[in-house]
Amino acid sequence: MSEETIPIDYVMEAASGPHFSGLRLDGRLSSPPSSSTSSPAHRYSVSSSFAQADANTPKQPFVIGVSGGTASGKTTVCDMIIQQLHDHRVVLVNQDSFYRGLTAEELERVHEYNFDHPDSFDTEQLVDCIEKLKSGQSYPVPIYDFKTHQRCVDSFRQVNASNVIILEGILVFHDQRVRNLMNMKIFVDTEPDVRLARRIRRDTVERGRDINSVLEQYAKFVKPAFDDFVLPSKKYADVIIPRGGENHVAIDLIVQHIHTKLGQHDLCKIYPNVTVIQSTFQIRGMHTLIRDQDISKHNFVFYSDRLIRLVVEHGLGHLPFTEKQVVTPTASVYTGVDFCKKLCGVSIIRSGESMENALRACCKGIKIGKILIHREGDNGMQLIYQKLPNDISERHVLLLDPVLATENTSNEIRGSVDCSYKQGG
Ligand SMILES: Nc1ncnc2c1ncn2[C@@H]1O[C@H](COP(=O)(O)OP(=O)(O)O)[C@@H](O)[C@H]1O
Ligand SMILES: Nc1ccn([C@@H]2O[C@H](COP(=O)(O)O)[C@@H](O)[C@H]2O)c(=O)n1
Repeated sequence: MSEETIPIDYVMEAASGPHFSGLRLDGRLSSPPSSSTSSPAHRYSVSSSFAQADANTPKQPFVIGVSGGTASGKTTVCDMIIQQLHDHRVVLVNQDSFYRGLTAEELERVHEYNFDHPDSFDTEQLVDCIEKLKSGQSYPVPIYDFKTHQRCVDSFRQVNASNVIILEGILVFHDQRVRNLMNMKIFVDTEPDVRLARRIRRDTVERGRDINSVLEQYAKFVKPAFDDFVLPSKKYADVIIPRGGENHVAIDLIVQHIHTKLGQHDLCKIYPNVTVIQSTFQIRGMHTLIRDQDISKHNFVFYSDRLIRLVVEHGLGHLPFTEKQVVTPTASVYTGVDFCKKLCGVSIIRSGESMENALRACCKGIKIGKILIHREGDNGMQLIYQKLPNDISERHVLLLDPVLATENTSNEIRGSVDCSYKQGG
């Protein structure tokens, strides 16, 4: 398929998923959907399911369950884990979102309703949600309102597939079907009196309750249900965190374990020539901007250019150097270094071609030493070196794979790569 016939939604969709394609052992790139399916509605569903079925998506996300009594600090712990996993795509799903909305009759007698009993949740729907996310599909998670005890009827939170799914809630270990979907189970263990104090403050400030109703509900439902359902499920936990969010040591250890499980380090072991540029929120922010369909052309070019420059600078740091002496304006001798090989940049637009064919097409006549492929992946920005046959050993080629939105912007991107090209020699 030629570049021109690739539907733009395919380009955007394929580009916004996790990218491991540079690492596939079979060396094939998936083909975009046929242009014969290009009526808007059809195109969307084809490209969407294509992205889901993309073999580049890691096989299974890592699912973490976080349970514990009310106000134990579950959400706080999840937020801390998410912060520390900044170089991975993480989504948080709250069991609270799956509370059943109350009927008019139940609403009238809300003080008699037990929100801490397992039956108050729609567990079928929760299982469906996690199964879909695990299989790489996005899911419309309901939005629950603790003040009205209802779900929003006309809106939901669209949660996308990610590398890490964190499921948090008082009873996420209660049902075996939910437990079976988890790779790691964490129980946040905080003293009951501390939890009650926090709950009183939170429910009066954030959930529109008065102190009497909080205390009454706690004694009538929350505490008995904690003893009957929450505490007994603690035995399923792999890790118990005493003191919740205060326990930085436990959270550091958990994050380290998740990193290992996600295989970032294995990746570098399998491909010794892979260099990962540490992702930062600034880098993710720029990738988010250039993927936004509403971004202006000017900003698209501006931010893509900044990302490309980061890769170029990083790539330059990998070039071999030799010692070089220069004379300064004050006539002293400064011993520094000089590049002894050169770097050039080639931008590759996603096409149906294999990376190797695309490379050959782009590098006609250039002698190539190493290839650096830039992709914004789950582990940050990856520079992937691949050795080419021995007869080509002069230059280093930098393949840049930004999201190229339109014919026009791709030309401008090529322009900006050319700048880097000059910069690199
Ligand atoms: N270590 C802590 N010290 C003080 N307040 C905390 C701490 N952890 C959580 N909180 C507060 O307690 C309340 C409940 O915490 P949260 O993390 O939402 O618990 P959960 O998700 O288990 O209900 C929130 O208002 C939060 O700000
Ligand atoms: N309408 C509702 C729904 C739930 N609750 C209480 O929320 C608690 C669970 O949320 P945490 O953030 O504390 O884990 C649970 O103990 C329910 O009693 C409510 O009060 N009203």
